[in-house]
Amino acid sequence: MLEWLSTFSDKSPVKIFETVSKVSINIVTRAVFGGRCKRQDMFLKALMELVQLSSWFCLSDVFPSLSWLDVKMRRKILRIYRVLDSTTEEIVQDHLEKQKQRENNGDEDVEYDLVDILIKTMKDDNGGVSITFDSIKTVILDMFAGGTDTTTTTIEWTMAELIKHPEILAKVQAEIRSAASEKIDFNENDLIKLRYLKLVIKEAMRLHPPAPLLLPRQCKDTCEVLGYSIPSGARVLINAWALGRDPEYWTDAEQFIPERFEGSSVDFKGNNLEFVPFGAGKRSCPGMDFATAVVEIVLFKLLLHFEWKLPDGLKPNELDMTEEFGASCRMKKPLSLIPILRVPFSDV
Ligand code: HEM
Repeated sequence: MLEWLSTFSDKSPVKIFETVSKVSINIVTRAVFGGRCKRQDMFLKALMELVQLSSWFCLSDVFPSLSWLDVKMRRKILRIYRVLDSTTEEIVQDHLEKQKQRENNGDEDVEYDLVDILIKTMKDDNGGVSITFDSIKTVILDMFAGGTDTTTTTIEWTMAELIKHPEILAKVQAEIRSAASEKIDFNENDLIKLRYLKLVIKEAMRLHPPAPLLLPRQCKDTCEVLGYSIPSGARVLINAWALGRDPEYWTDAEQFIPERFEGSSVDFKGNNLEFVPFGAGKRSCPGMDFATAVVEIVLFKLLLHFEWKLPDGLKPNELDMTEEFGASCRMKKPLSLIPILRVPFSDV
């Protein structure tokens, strides 16, 4: 990560989404398939296109008779699907070959990535739990589609809210710098000490859940909710964005106040249904712990080493916080900030 941070040149604006995205992708790439794959650029490009398309409004969902209007889009999706299918196939095949080589050479002292573990589960008899070659390919896609844009969006919104609230920025930076000065080689096990940073991230996720409508559900049986009849088979969307801003549950709902979570048991683990940035129930986000660690580590580094200023003499209250409409809720105008190095990398 230091290599990445040292690419920031002092006083030149940094596009936060673009730069953080590279780190998120890097982290997920290493965890899922151990670093690089063949045709990685092609794989990532197709994946980003797919994430963008998830915000596409599908006309035929609402007016089935107009499905012919979606033909061009369907062709595009098919093209992306083919690229993703063949690249994930290669990833799994490569892992199978490497495992075979290791077995032949008797190598045991190796670091396993997620694909290795899934292949092992596929080969082993797991008491009825069956994983197929295709499901491993799908998990790879799920991890990338679910794990990169969301973490990056959370970091971008948190930085935006901090820039908008200089007193909160100062408080969180004081906590981070004090924790870092107490321990040489601060690592992810020390993140537990950053209590105020955790409140700041929670508050940013309350106002800006990266997946504002979660993932669609389908109603299994006809049921009644608040007097409305929901027919079996209906697609149901949960508006996590609106729940997080509902004045019935939140005092000063539109304000950014991390202290509201101080001493409160309200959390995003899926038990408090007014606060569900990771969803709830059995299909809630399986990457929650991984995601919070990534968000905390990246913010820790950005806030420890640098002061951040808005470019072109823009004042904090002039920052444009408009949201992009879509399945993922990014900043409409990407956040651009000027880094000023304060704590040299060699000091930590
Ligand atoms: C701040 C970051 C993240 C946020 C806000 C987030 C949010 C979500 C949400 C809202 C869902 C749908 C849950 C529902 O509808 O109840 C979801 C699903 C999912 N997420 Fe995350 N996510 C994040 C990071 C990650 C990471 C890092 C990974 C993995 C590397 C990941 C993997 C997944 C997967 C695989 C699903 C689909 C689960 C299923 O279909 O059962 N997510 N996430």
